[in-house]
Amino acid sequence: MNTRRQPDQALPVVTSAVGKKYRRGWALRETTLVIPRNRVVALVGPNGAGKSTLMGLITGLLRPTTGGITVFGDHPTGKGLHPAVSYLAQQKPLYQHFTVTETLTFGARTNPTWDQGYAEHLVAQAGVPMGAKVGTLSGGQRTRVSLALALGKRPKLLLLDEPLAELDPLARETVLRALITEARDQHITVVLSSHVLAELEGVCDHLVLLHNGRILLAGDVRDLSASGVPLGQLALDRMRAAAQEEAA
Ligand SMILES: Nc1ncnc2c1ncn2[C@@H]1O[C@H](COP(=O)(O)OP(=O)(O)OP(=O)(O)O)[C@@H](O)[C@H]1O
Repeated sequence: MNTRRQPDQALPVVTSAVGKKYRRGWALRETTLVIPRNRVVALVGPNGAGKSTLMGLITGLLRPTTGGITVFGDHPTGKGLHPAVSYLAQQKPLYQHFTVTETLTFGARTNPTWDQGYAEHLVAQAGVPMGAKVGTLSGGQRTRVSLALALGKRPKLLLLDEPLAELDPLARETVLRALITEARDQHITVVLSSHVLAELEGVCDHLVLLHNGRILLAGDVRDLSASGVPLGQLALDRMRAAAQEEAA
């Protein structure tokens, strides 16, 4: 099976002063951001920083209050995901009583670009039995099935909202390694959100640090690390400074 593909030319995500206000206030403000092609992007920030809101705007599930956003050159319509985007929300969208086979059949039925051979290959690689019911799988196995569902669509952009949250350290490493290999081989841009930068530091090559609805740090990890200050320390320093500014 030839699973290699060429990267697209349009940028995965460009936002221009995009903002989102809920009744309680601003979740995201004046966010201007470019997510480059073929990167593994860590979207990091504490609880309530605006990570899920940003993902919601990219998917089109949320409408911006201000500013604009394009995804592969198109404005999200709110009428379903861009065909080149897969999104795995915090609550993984799996039916507990479905078998893995039925789960993939569901993926095939709902995605015109579905690649059944590739999805089965990913499940087999994870060592998950096709006949097993989703409800009987471990957290790590469920994550791998969710990823097969997300990748089976053959996306160019994969958004994963805290995909590692329920996994133990060993499962985290295994899942991350498998994911990064696929992303690099298939030229997929991946955006992974997490509270913890350390969790993604070794695997991401691009960082977006959000705090209280604002971007504190964004860019290529190599550029951000050029000063010699470890990335984790840099992020912590920026967050402390922002918290002090807000308190003043
Ligand atoms: N549907 C909503 N209605 C009202 N406020 C919301 C809604 N969704 C999010 N918010 C608020 O917007 C802010 C940003 O929330 P968001 O979920 O985007 O943050 P997050 O960084 O993903 O947080 P977490 O890490 O806890 O998931 C928070 O203050 C949150 O309470």
